[in-house]
Formats: sequence, structure tokens, C-alpha cells
Amino acid sequence: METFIIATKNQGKVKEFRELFAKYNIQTVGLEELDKDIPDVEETGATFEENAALKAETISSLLEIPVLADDSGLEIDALHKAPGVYSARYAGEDKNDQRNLEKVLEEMSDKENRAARFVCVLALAVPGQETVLKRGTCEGSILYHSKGENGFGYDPVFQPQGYEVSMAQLTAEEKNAISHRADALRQMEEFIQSNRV
Ligand SMILES: O=c1[nH]c(=O)c2ncn([C@@H]3O[C@H](COP(=O)(O)OP(=O)(O)OP(=O)(O)O)[C@@H](O)[C@H]3O)c2[nH]1
Ligand SMILES: [Mg+2]
Repeated sequence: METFIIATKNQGKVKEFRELFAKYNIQTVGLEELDKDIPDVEETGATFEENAALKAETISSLLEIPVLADDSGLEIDALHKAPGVYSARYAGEDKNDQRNLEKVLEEMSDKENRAARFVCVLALAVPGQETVLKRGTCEGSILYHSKGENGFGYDPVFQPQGYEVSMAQLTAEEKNAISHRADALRQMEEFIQSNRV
């Protein structure tokens, strides 16, 4: 089976990419599964696009092969699109999903407008070629309490539009049918197919 490198150290993303790529018969490997010591890429960009490109291009140059990266996060309208690109570090540099989600619940406790969306920008960096960027979204709203155990990150406090349950109460299959990550990957499909390694 062919293998694609995903420039991520987030095990929640690694699991979802493994599931999403199965239908292409492509195996995906995250950075922590490689037999090499890969340094952390500093996410200094102001946009998802900049950070996704930074991660994909840095790791692609290092390994000299095509690499896909994902920069994603939660945009909440009542918080002027926060936490946005800071989603992983919202409650501090230690990247704690539980504390991040508690901070969102606290900031949102007095807000009437609950509208929010997950955003995922995928960057495909291929040596010698221009990086391809695709943005996927999943619209929804912020709950008042966490619900559910599946998924990762903010899934327990996010209710996708048209559902009465949180993203963390969906099965992996159900999340993968509607997620921001799946949306971005669908748009990236032709570029993935033409760079099979
Ligand atoms: O509930 C969620 N369901 C999702 O489907 C999802 N996708 C992203 N996120 C949040 O946004 C941050 C991304 O930050 P991010 O793109 O910098 O990733 P990261 O730092 O975790 O790993 P890496 O890929 O950079 O190595 C993550 O940590 C999560 O908090 C999600 N939350
Ligand atoms: Mg990150």
C-alpha cells in the first residue's frame, strides 16, 4: 500500500486521516510514527493557510517527499472568531484539550449568539512545486456543557448544524462524513491522487 506523510503530532488528526484515506487505499503516517527525530515547526502565521503551508513545506523539505499538513481550529462568532489559529493553545502553551474547552464554555457562558464553525486548511507541499491549499468548514453552535466522549479537542462542546448531539457523540464514521477535515480533503482529492508516492 502507498504511504502519505501527514505533518502532524496530533493523534486525533492522525486517527481521522487514517480513516479518511482508507477509501483511497493510502496509508497515512504521522510524525511521531516516523523513525526520525522531527523538530516542532513553530506556528508563527496569522492564518490557517500560513501555518498549514509552514508545517507542510518545512517537513517536505526535510524529508524530500510530498507532505500533507493540517492547520485547524474553532471560530466563534461571539468571540470575534477566537480561538481561531490559537485553538490548540487557547488556555496555555501546554495544549490541554480539556482546559481549552473549559475556557470556551466560560467565555461563552453569557453569550446568546452561539454560532461557530470548525475550519481545516490542508496544505500539500511537493518538492519543486507550488504548495496547494484547500479550506474546509463545518458550521454549528457552541453548547452550554460538554457532551460525549468521541473525537478530540472541542468536539464535546460543538453541535454541528442539523444535529441534536455534539460532535463527540457522533461515531467516527458520522464525524468523517461532515467534518471540516473531510470537506478540505474532498477538495484536495485530485492533488492527492496525482502525487501518490
Ligand atoms: O474538536 C475538535 N475537532 C476537530 O476535528 C478539530 N480539529 C482541530 N481542532 C482544534 O484545533 C487545534 C488545531 O491546532 P493545530 O492545527 O495547530 O494542531 P495541533 O497543534 O494540535 O497539531 P499539529 O498538526 O500542529 O502538529 C486542535 O488542537 C484542536 O484543539 C479540533 N477540535
Ligand atoms: Mg499545531
